[in-house]
Amino acid sequence: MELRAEASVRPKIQGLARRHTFAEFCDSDPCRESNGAPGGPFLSQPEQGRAAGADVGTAEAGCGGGSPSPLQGRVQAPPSGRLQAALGFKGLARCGEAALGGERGQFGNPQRLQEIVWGGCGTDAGQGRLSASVGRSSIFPPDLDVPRHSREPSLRTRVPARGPGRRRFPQALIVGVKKGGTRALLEFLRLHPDVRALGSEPHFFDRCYGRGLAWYRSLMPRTLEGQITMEKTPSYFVTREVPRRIHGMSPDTKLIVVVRNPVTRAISDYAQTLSKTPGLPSFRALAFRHGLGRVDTAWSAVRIGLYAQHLARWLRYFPLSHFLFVSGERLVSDPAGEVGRVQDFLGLKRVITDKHFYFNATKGFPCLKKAQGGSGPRCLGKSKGRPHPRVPEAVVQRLRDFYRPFNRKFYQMTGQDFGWD
Ligand SMILES: Nc1ncnc2c1ncn2[C@@H]1O[C@H](COP(=O)(O)OS(=O)(=O)O)[C@@H](OP(=O)(O)O)[C@H]1O
Repeated sequence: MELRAEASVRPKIQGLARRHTFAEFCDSDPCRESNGAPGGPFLSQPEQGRAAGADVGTAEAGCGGGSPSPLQGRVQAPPSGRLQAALGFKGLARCGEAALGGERGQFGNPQRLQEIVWGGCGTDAGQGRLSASVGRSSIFPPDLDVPRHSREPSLRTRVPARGPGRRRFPQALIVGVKKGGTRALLEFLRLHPDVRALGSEPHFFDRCYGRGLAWYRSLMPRTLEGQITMEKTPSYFVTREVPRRIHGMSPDTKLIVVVRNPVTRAISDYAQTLSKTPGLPSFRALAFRHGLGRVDTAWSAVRIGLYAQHLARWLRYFPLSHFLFVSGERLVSDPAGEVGRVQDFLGLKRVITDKHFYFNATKGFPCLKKAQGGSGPRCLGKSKGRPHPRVPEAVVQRLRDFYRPFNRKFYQMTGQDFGWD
């Protein structure tokens, strides 16, 4: 039996009655999934057919996904080749390809690619460089809106000067949570003519902060006056330094958090790692210390679900009014409704409506009738909506009990009941 803790969600779009159990729709090039290539990570139906059965890896496991590996805190020895893959090294290589394909204007040069993917962002060595250079980068340039070439010759060659509009800092960020449905939300929002979003996850505020704000802005798509710049990096929500850093960029930043039943989220997180590491210990072995003893909150797949704790850190920097909490479950059962709330929150006209979605019975998820830049119907790739491994009911129940007080606290803090208990 496939475990889906959110199975009770009542479908609102027609035909949304069952979840898929296999990934028939594949993204043979996982990089397309996070790169903002034409059509973003969505695959047209013919493409899905062609790609069926291909490698499961995703760019988001390396430069995407981004949250600490589900093994963090449990694996002391240097990772084996296979484990390295699970930890995202392969993903980083793929991410490189993604960047090449998706942001050719900026990343068409392999050297540049190397810098972005490996150069201090997301690697241990990089973390060292990062902390060493934080002092430098934390000096916010006096006016980042003056033409960058007057200040930063090194960036001049990277960013073509042509094209309408300007590159701006994001006014809104999807900061989490990993496996919450962040990719779906971003791709849905990209349908809006007043939203321009970076396709890949830049991981600036967690891994790449040492590169400086000007570098970050140089990654952004150009926008015209009135358009909103966005990016999504799900690991932001759980990374200690991120709220302060985002506040440093702009205290007005709007923050979107897609949350999902933490039990299902943890299993989804585990499923992602398992897809790349077949020999992984069982979910149960990783989630509990001894048998069904203490829940292991050092395991990131468990820790990420302590939403109340993470939110408490953010609230030291941002008032609650700056947040929108999107239900990952409703994003599946009623995508137009949830995206409607997001459009309101962003001050946008409700352009994305029911008319944009259809339920794809094979995928088991809502898909777009026509994705941004594409011509036909598109679903997310096969790493979105994976079958989950079988997890014993006792394990699920034990985790539900564990999360209950944290969930209640989270409902209290946000004023929203997500119905997970
Ligand atoms: N429309 C649509 N299509 C496919 N998948 C959808 C969709 N809407 C939400 N979801 C759910 O998104 C889950 C993946 O979440 P994220 O995109 O946040 O993952 S990641 O952190 O970026 O890796 C993914 O989790 P799994 O089902 O566990 O794979 C999906 O349940």
